[in-house]
Amino acid sequence: MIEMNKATVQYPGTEQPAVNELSLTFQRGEFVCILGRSGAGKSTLIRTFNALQPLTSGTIYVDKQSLHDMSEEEQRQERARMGMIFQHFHLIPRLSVLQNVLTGAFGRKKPIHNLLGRFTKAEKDLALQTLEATGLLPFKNRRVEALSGGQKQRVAISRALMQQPDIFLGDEPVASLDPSTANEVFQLLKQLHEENDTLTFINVHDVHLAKTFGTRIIGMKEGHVVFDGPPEELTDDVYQLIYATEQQV
Ligand SMILES: Nc1ncnc2c1ncn2[C@@H]1O[C@H](COP(=O)(O)OP(=O)(O)OP(=O)(O)O)[C@@H](O)[C@H]1O
Repeated sequence: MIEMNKATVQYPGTEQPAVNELSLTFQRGEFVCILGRSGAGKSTLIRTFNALQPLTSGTIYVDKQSLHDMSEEEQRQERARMGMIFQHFHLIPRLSVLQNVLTGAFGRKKPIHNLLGRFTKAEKDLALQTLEATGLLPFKNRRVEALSGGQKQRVAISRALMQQPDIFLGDEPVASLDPSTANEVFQLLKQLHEENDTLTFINVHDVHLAKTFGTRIIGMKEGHVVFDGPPEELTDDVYQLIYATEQQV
């Protein structure tokens, strides 16, 4: 489903690529947890999948198409197939839960309809369905600013589901949540992943969550992949390899 060939990202003014010649393939149904120290390149990697982050060299094909070679409009449409959630939720605090979720339909609509805030009955029905899926239906009219962190992330997940994504990208989605809420959010993500048969990528700092929920773990270090395998192969030695600092190696 995703095929990377020597994909590289080097930010201007930096000495080393943030993502360094990665050649990996990913299939529908995989729940990929990406581990690595801060600055290892996890965020940059998942942003290359929907071309939010341009490549410096190499290629990435999603279903044999290269988003990186498309026009901005084409990229916008393709991006609508990929739901994305973030550490800080990226919601509009003063709007209601339902209004926030409806903005997930924007990628598929004409910009003028977005400006006018017009939504079809089908879009509204879908928004309600996604809220049902994340358990937030009773909160649909509540302003987002009046929700807990875990609830906010569930709004963000509902909004991503509005896109009926084939690919789900989570950029440290539980980093702001307490351990028990983080576990609940992961359970929800895994359940939705299985129901919708998506390809899911989650950047996470918690190795326990990665091992519990991931079907495949990628360990990154300084732009390279130092581990790629099933959770049961993530031994203490591999853990050391991923997290050791230069001085410790
Ligand atoms: N816009 C940018 N300009 C320059 N360098 C950048 C930029 N964004 C990221 N970097 C650098 O690229 C490297 C990888 O960053 P990235 O955010 O992908 O890492 P990460 O593993 O997601 O880290 P974290 O866990 O802290 O989010 C880091 O060295 C970072 O400083």
